[in-house]
Parts: sequence; C-alpha cells; structure tokens
Amino acid sequence: MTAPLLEVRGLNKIYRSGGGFLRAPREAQVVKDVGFTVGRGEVFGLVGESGSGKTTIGRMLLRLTEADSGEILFDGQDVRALGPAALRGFRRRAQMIFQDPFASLDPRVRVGDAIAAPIRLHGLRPAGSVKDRVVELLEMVGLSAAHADRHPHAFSGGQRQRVAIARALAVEPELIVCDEPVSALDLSVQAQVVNLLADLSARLGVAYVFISHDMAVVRHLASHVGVLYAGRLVETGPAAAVLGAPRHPYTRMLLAASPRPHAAGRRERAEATGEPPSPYGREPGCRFASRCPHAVAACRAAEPPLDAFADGARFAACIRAAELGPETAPAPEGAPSPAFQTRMALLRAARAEGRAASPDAPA
Ligand SMILES: Nc1ncnc2c1ncn2[C@@H]1O[C@H](COP(=O)(O)OP(=O)(O)OP(=O)(O)O)[C@@H](O)[C@H]1O
Repeated sequence: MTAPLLEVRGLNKIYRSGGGFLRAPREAQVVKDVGFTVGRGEVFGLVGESGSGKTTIGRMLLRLTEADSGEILFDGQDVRALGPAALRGFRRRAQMIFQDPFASLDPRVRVGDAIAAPIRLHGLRPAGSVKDRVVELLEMVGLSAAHADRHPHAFSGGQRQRVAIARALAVEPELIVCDEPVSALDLSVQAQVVNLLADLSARLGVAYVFISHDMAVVRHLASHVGVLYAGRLVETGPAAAVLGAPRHPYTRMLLAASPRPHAAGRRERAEATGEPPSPYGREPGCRFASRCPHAVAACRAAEPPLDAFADGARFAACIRAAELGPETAPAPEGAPSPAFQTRMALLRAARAEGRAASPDAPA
C-alpha cells in the first residue's frame, strides 16, 4: 500500500515572548496536537477563525516555520528531519501560495523571468525550451505570452494571484499549501480563481492544503475538511460529512456564520458569536466552553482530550447518550477510550444539571 501524500501527527507550536533575566517568557500554544492526512490529488480544507493557527500550520508543513514537536511525513519522508539538500528537493515537490502574491513575486522581476527561475534552478527543462514552458504555464492559468514581459505591478490582484499559481506550478509540485489565496480579492474574482484552482487540481492531480476562513470556498473546493479552533483540530473528515452534518458546536457556529447565497442573489453574513480565547490564556477547561451552547460546569473545569472532539462519531454518540441515557448509547468499538469516558462524564453532568444537549440545537 502506498503512503498517503501527507501525514501530520501530533504537531505543536508554542510562541514565546517577553521574558528576561528573572522573568520567564510568556507562552502561547498556537497549535496543539494537530494531525490529519492528505491523499494524492486531494484537497484538504483547513478552516477556522482568524488567529486559530492556520497559517502557522501551513508554514510548518513546508518548514518555513519550525514545529516544536510532531511528525510531518511527505510521501513517507520525515520532513522535519530533512537536511538542506533534501529540503531543496522537498520544496520542489511542495509549494506555497500566499494571500498576498507580492509576498512571492519580486516587483523588479518580469513575470516571465519569475516563472522561469525555478524551472532553471531545478533543471526541469532544457535551456532552449524554458520560454515555451513559461508560455504554457501562463496559458494554463488563463494568461498569455504577452504577459511574460510585464512587471507584477502591471497586473490586477486576480492576475497577480494567477502569476503566483503559475510560478508554483512551474516546479510540477505534488502539493500546494494555499494560504487564503482568494480572501484579498473581489468577490467575482474570488470565484474565478477558486474555479481555476479546482480545475488545475483535477487536471494535474496536485493536492492542496487549502487554508481559509470562508466555509463557502472550502465547501466548493475541498474533499476533506479540518476545523481548527484555538490551535486544536476539533473536527475532521470528508467535506460532505463535516459540512453536511457537523458534529462539533464550533463547526456549526462557523457554518451558521458563513455567507449564504440569498434568494435574490445577495450574500448574507451572520457573525460567529463570542471571541476565541487568548493563546496566552491559562484558564482550565475546554477552550470553547465560553461560546458553547452545550457547555456545563464540568467543561470549564477540565479540557477534554482532543480526540473527544476530533472523533466526530464518538462526539455525536456521546451527545445522544446524554439525551437518552448511557445505557442506550451505541457501544464504541473496542474498549472505550479515555476521551470517550471523559465526554460521557461531561454529558452525564449536563443531564444532572438539566441541560438538553441536543446535536440539533442551534449553534
Ligand atoms: N511569530 C509569531 N510570534 C508570536 N505569535 C505569533 C507569531 N505568528 C503568529 N502568532 C500568533 O499565533 C496565533 C495563530 O496565528 P496564525 O497566523 O497561524 O493564525 P491564522 O488562523 O492563520 O489567522 P489569520 O487568518 O488571521 O492569518 C495568533 O494568535 C498569532 O497572533
């Protein structure tokens, strides 16, 4: 059996700030025990509010930011252990597109030269056919040969993002981490670039980790979704399951807040309620408790183990158990995990407090 393209396990990142000779630095755990898998040619949507840790995870995947601990396996290869030469090889196979294409385009370099540079660097085409390849890439992203001689400032935002995509594709990558690639663009241009990315993934078989705060965009593109809250993946699975039948109350809150096409074609936006906790906070309990419609006192006392939430099936089963009584709950396969038992205890406490913990309650 071939390894998945990307396997991430137990990824952690703590930022430290301040501190001095006698004072310990303040610690912010911005990514905690994150794990997910991306198959070849698959689009994995990583969604969450601003500050939830999406960019930090994207950058750690490509070693632009070093993780503190955890595993990143790319095609079975341990990315965190790569030496400089192997890292260069990996960076040919895995690319990143940023929200601001200027971040990856030098304003003084003509876009044709910017696209040609990585082709030459990695010796991907004989010198005589690099120009033809550049034109092919420009056309692939909906531009033309005439654009090759222009500088980035001569392009609109959408066109610049197309150039950045062509440049990323120049090295024929198997994975592209797309960090909010359309969120700075006008709505109509967003749709065009999202469609282009979908089309390229289908045609070239390139996989994306697609980072976005916009559920509508993720719904359009992703085959699998991970929902990130305060650095924790709270729910993950096939997009149809996570977005069609969300189990975690945070996922429901995000979906309720995401813009939906209005009958008259307008888009409506409801706001997610409450604020995410400070990553520097050290309060005990579940990080979502202050915003959760199902929270009970016990939730504020102890943080549930992460897999209590990441494992959506068990989370739903636990909620049903709280409503119907533990004796009617479907038995989890194998021995109940500590996470399952903790969730059960929390939900029994919810029953004791007389709170309905319904999976259909509005988030
Ligand atoms: N270099 C850094 N030093 C300290 N804290 C940082 C650093 N980079 C990011 N953070 C903090 O880490 C947390 C996660 O940031 P990150 O940019 O990964 O989130 P995000 O979900 O991508 O948010 P956004 O959509 O706003 O970019 C935030 O609280 C941010 O302030």
